[in-house]
Amino acid sequence: MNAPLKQHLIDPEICIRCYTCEEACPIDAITHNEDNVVVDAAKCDFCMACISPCPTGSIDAWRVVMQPYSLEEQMSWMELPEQEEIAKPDGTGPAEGGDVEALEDSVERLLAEAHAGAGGKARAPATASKPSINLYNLKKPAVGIVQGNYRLTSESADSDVRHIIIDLGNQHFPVLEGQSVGIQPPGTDASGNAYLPRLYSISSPRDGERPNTNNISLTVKREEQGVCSNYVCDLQKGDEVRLTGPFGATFLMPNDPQAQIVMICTGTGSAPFRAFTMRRQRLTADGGERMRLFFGARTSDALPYFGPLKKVPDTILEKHLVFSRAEAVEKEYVQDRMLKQRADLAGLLSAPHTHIYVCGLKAMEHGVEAAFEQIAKDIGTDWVSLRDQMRESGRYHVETY
Ligand SMILES: Cc1cc2nc3c(=O)[nH]c(=O)nc-3n(C[C@H](O)[C@H](O)[C@H](O)COP(=O)(O)OP(=O)(O)OC[C@H]3O[C@@H](n4cnc5c(N)ncnc54)[C@H](O)[C@@H]3O)c2cc1C
Repeated sequence: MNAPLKQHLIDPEICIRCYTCEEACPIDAITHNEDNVVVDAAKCDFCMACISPCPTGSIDAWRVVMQPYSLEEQMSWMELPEQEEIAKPDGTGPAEGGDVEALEDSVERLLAEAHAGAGGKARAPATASKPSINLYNLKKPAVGIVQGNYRLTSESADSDVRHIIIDLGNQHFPVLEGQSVGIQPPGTDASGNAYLPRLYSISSPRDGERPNTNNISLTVKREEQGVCSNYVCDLQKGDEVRLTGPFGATFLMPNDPQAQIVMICTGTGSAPFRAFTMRRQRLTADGGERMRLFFGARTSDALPYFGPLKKVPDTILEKHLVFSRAEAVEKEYVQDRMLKQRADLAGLLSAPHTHIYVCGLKAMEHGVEAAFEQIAKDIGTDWVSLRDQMRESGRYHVETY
């Protein structure tokens, strides 16, 4: 047989066929036969879960030689789809019926409401990069082309959450992790007015789904009878979509690899945290300080990015995935797990480089606050004054909707 080396995950020159990797392959892509074929390239989904147990370094060797993307990029929260060359949009003509002031007012109001849970005026981390905002508006939106639309929750889950990749062609659309875009659904409301855009967090890092691609991804949940979410979730590959923004100047990452980042989310609140994690992974070889993620869903089927997320190494991301309606595991909400981790979180609350981010449904705020109140007591502090102090120094952020 002897297929070209390029199609093999493992360098057969180095591999001593100890078969450790066979046990570790989560999708049974690694098989052996008398011709010493160690990987079925057609089946291998490049999750690279086989890397850590390889005792001979042969997979590493392959990666250096053949693999254009680093381990960290492969380990992102979504297997990165093929990036195809697609037709570039031919300009950004004005949208019909746009009202720039109404847009600005509505975005400011939405962001202020979303950030209200932090208890006061939101501030960016002191070391955050300077964001670009309001580059595109209703009169002059950016025009993106949908590159892919993938369901993230299982078919049997109640919720339909999607990963949507939007190519920005040659348009200048600089974004930072934690920012949002506006999407204006086509059509008009009952009074005949154009719809105002809804905000969606960007779930890709600043340099794109793959490094140096001019695209963004979104993580969107279909709302029953929701105008915009249904429009976005139904977008097909090749469709045009009008974007406003980018928006948001405070829910941003610190530019500090030593910063301790704690991320607490439910559902699509995971979107900015996917971007944060990928940014950290790409920025430094070792990913900087380990980040912590508390992520709640009803079941694992309904938790966006569940499979890929589990593959992110623990050295980069400490994961607390909790389920409130699962049958086989203890029923937990994020605040329950936070309390189980109270010694660790108490230490982090006392540390000057700790940044806390809460994102998702408004309903999660109460439980998270209550957990922090208890944890703050452990270090002899009043939560509200500590929270206000952290928020003032750009280290406590809430974005809930
Ligand atoms: C800063 C920020 C970031 C956000 N990021 C994300 C994100 O990353 N992902 C994400 O999915 N969402 C995100 N959102 C929420 C998003 O902006 C929209 O609010 C959401 O998609 C719902 O919009 P819609 O147009 O589909 O619903 P709308 O049409 O505005 O309806 C709102 C609600 O009313 C209900 N409704 C509407 N019409 C009817 C009717 N006739 N009868 C009964 N019920 C009805 C809908 O079910 C829906 O729940 C974010 C919001 C903010 C403020």
